[in-house]
Amino acid sequence: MIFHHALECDANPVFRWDKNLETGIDIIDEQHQRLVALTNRLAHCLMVGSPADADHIYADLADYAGYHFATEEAIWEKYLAGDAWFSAHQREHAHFIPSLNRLSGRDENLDADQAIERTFRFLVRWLLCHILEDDKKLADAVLAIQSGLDPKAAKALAKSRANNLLTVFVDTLLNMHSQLASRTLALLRERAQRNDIQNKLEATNRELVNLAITDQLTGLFNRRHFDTVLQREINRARRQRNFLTLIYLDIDDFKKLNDTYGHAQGDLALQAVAKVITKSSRRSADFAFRVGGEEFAILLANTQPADAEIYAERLRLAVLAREIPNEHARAAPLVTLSLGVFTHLPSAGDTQDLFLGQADARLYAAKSQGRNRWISRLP
Ligand SMILES: Nc1nc2c(ncn2[C@@H]2O[C@H](COP(=O)(O)OP(=O)(O)OP(=O)(O)O)[C@@H](O)[C@H]2O)c(=O)[nH]1
Repeated sequence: MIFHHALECDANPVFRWDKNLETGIDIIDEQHQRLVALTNRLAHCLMVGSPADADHIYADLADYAGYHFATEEAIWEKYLAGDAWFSAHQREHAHFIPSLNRLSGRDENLDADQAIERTFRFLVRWLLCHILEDDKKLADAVLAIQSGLDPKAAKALAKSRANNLLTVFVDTLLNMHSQLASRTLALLRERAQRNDIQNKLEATNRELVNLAITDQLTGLFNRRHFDTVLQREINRARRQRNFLTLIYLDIDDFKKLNDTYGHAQGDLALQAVAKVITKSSRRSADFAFRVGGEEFAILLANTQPADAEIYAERLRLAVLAREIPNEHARAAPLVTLSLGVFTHLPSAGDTQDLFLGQADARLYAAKSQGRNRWISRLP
């Protein structure tokens, strides 16, 4: 007879009822199934419930075990009073509740998972061994007496049946194992799906982060990211005692380009310049940013002052070589750049403002000296 217990954990029990556990005495089998259901409920609660809920289930389990032992002992006593099997069984029962109480107490030496494992090892082992080794043997004897055998013959029969106990044990454990194996597979599948979702989430996060630090028109880093990276690179250069170069650059007479060819052409020119800058930055330690309308910033890490000047000149020439028309510009009828190049070995107390101010002053000097040039030293 099956005892129904409508609980969520019954759908996915830790300890699944097995036919081998049936003794053939209905009332005992029902009660055993109730004990297994309570064990599963406890497992579920220990994993996902509150300690107070778990304490309640421990108490229910102890109560129910006491009630069940009394039921069982009344049956055994009726047929086997005074028998050694009966008294040994009573002793077994008497040990259970104190052991369970010890397990329900908190143990400082175990973490939560270890404590749960310890409880389950005990309960599953106890129920399996007790039912398979003892209850079934006593039930066999009782059933044999009920069918007319005298107690001695009934015990002998029960004992001979118990000879195949090892096979029953192995069979029961294999059944339990195959249930667990299929649940493990389901968990592995779930974990793979979770990993997949996790990867997608991480990719989306990365995209969001990129979006937050990217200038949409040119694809370079934006002003917000410039502030972060500048401070970081100053700190790094100071720690590593390296030069850091900040180049501020601005398209010359960009207003005239917009006015002459329209805003859309202006945007294309910004994109073309950004592309040249990207191509010119060959090292991963170089960073390029669009920091304003037609203003860009470039950070070169660990670069000698003379190399920074070579870089600036190459960039100026590369933009010039693109021959983007800007017919009313003052330096040439093309898109040209003015660049302020500041290379410095940062020391303690050197701030972002020092770099920004010095690079800007050099850019301003390049503009006032005629545009289409770079300046790295102020008079
Ligand atoms: N097409 C376009 N134009 C922009 C954008 N952002 C700013 N600008 C324009 O860039 C121009 C910058 O002009 P100014 O600051 O006067 O400088 P300039 O004309 O480049 O002159 P100098 O810097 O002195 O050589 C303005 O006309 C802005 O409207 C943008 O995203 N797209």
